[in-house]
Amino acid sequence: MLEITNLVKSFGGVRATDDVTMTFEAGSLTAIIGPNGAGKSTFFNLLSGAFRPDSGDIRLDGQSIVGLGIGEIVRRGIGRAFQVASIFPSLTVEETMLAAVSAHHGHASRLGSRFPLASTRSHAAHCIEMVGLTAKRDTLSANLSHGDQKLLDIALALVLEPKVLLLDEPTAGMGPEERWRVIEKVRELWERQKITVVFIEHDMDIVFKIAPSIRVLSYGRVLAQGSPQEIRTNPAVIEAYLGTEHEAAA
Ligand SMILES: Nc1ncnc2c1ncn2[C@@H]1O[C@H](COP(=O)(O)OP(=O)(O)OP(=O)(O)O)[C@@H](O)[C@H]1O
Repeated sequence: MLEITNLVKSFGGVRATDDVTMTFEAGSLTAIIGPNGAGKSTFFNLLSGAFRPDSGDIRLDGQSIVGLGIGEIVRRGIGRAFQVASIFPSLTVEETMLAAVSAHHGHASRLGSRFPLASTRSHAAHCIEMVGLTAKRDTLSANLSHGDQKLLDIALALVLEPKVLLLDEPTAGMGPEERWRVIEKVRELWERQKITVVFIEHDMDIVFKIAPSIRVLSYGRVLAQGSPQEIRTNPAVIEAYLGTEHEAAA
């Protein structure tokens, strides 16, 4: 459903994305891993339209999205969770979501309304429920834990009903317990909604436990792709990224 072919993006002399070809099947959950500077964020920026590739193609359900604006790419179904929830610290979880859903439905003038449309309320409630924040819907965004703020960011991305959800290090900056709580929610969401989820992650315990499919980038290129077991024991991946620790654990 998302097919990337011979994608190239350079910055000066650096080939941040170097002839990347890969496919994400509909409904798959995939982790992108690789050393710092491997080109993971650049790859996401190309998929979401923030960067335009120098060459190559990105096809969503058979149609090229290269050259389209970010808004149009979102409308076509590629969503990305940004750190946005905390931009409105004085809004509650529910108010944040109502604002987002209203803006999406094109009646932003009702943002200040105390009586949003029933459909707006129910869509907002559904997105809140999908990330497990229903019990915290009256909590101010500023008072949420870091993990819950991340879940709210994800809920905001879900408002647009993406076919593909891109998550750039969803557990970054969290303690171990909170990391697992957030990533378990992501997995639940993936299982229940059957959307295609691609996430960048540095925590290998999380990657090997959660992602049925893993892609490894190194120096902008695809170094390997496969199941956790295949990646864990792949000599090139061990040499470039994992070291021997995970090999021993495997
Ligand atoms: N806007 C930019 N301008 C110039 N160089 C860039 C830009 N964005 C990325 N790069 C370079 O492209 C390469 C890949 O960077 P990128 O941020 O995509 O890697 P990454 O795998 O996401 O790294 P990290 O794990 O540290 O976030 C690096 O050499 C980086 O310096």
